Amino acid sequence: MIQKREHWLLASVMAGGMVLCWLVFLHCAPVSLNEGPSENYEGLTWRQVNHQVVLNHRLQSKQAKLMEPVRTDVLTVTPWMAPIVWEGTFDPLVIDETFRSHNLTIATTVFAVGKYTHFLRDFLESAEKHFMVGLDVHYYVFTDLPGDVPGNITLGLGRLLSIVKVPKFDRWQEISLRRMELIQTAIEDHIYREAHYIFCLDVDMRFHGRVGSEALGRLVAAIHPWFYMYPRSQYPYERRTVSTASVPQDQGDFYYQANIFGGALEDVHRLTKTCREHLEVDKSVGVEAVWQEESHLNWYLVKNKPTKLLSPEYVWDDAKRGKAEEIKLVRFSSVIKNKAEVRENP
Ligand SMILES: CC(=O)N[C@H]1[C@@H](OP(=O)(O)OP(=O)(O)OC[C@H]2O[C@@H](n3ccc(=O)[nH]c3=O)[C@H](O)[C@@H]2O)O[C@H](CO)[C@H](O)[C@@H]1O
Ligand SMILES: [Mn+2]
Repeated sequence: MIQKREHWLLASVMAGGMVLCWLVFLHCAPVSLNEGPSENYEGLTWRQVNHQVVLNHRLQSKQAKLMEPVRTDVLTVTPWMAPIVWEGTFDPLVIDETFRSHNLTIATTVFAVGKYTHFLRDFLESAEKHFMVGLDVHYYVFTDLPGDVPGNITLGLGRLLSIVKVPKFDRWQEISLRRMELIQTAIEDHIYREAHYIFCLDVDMRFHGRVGSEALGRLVAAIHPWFYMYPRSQYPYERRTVSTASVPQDQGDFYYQANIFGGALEDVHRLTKTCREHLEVDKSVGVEAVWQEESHLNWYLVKNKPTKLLSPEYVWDDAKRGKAEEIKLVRFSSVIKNKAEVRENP
């Protein structure tokens, strides 16, 4: 009888211990959405995302017809089989349903240094209407003037805003290009724990239409609205071979604008780290690439092909007048700014 009780006690203690260990494990382990192993960078464990499409509900989605392409006027897939996202190429209901169940957090970096804090209100208010609606978004506002970040913007459920204090550099070029370094460091310091994906955006922009889960992918870049009709020899890549961003005339696929890029934390970390290193090498020999970090971004994407491309709908420019038949919907666009007024130097 006594023996039986001891066995029972021992079994209970062991079971309790196992439950405790399991709870501790659940608490400490990063949220893993993928069945595959998570990779590490100097001790950082990236949150993995499973891209398998599983629909939980019966959706009344339109049937895709193999012999009826949705867009015949534009390229919708690259030669390396990455989709190019255009209006009409995705069903918002299906794609939202696919991503919703993963409880994703999208880190969103936006720099507002000096007078660029003026752009924050419109940027944030329009983002709340159109950017990753239904997903958790964590904005990181990098600024030298925390007091100028508008405090009374209502954020939706699951949406957060943190301020990251950064120094102000003398020249606008330096402010712009140093973003690579500051984003890299912020990912290593804390963002890697706090999100599954990251998007890095310019602040002198406004959302006008949906930018949602259709834009998520491992490495995502947007095609510049001013150059997509030109041959690559005319893209404004850095051409001087003295720069690490140099791209020869006969290389390159698309010219991407640096106003929006993103992807999985791990991939964007590698991108920002490489660009930062190259920017430093250039600086040590007294060279600044023609379009600063955008030139380095383009060099990187010539070598490391993006897994998803956003059409110019995702990075339009208010200064671009005239009808572009292929643009059915402007989603995100640069506002017209008085450069002399907002920038530190000409
Ligand atoms: C049309 C055009 O010329 N576009 C180029 C110009 O973009 P932009 O005219 O879009 O550059 P920008 O003045 O918006 O600067 C880029 C971003 O850096 C931040 N910022 C910049 C300056 C400042 O004082 N405070 C601040 O916060 C802010 O988030 C801003 O959105 O320069 C970029 C890189 O340098 C790219 O080469 C662009 O292709
Ligand atoms: Mn800009």
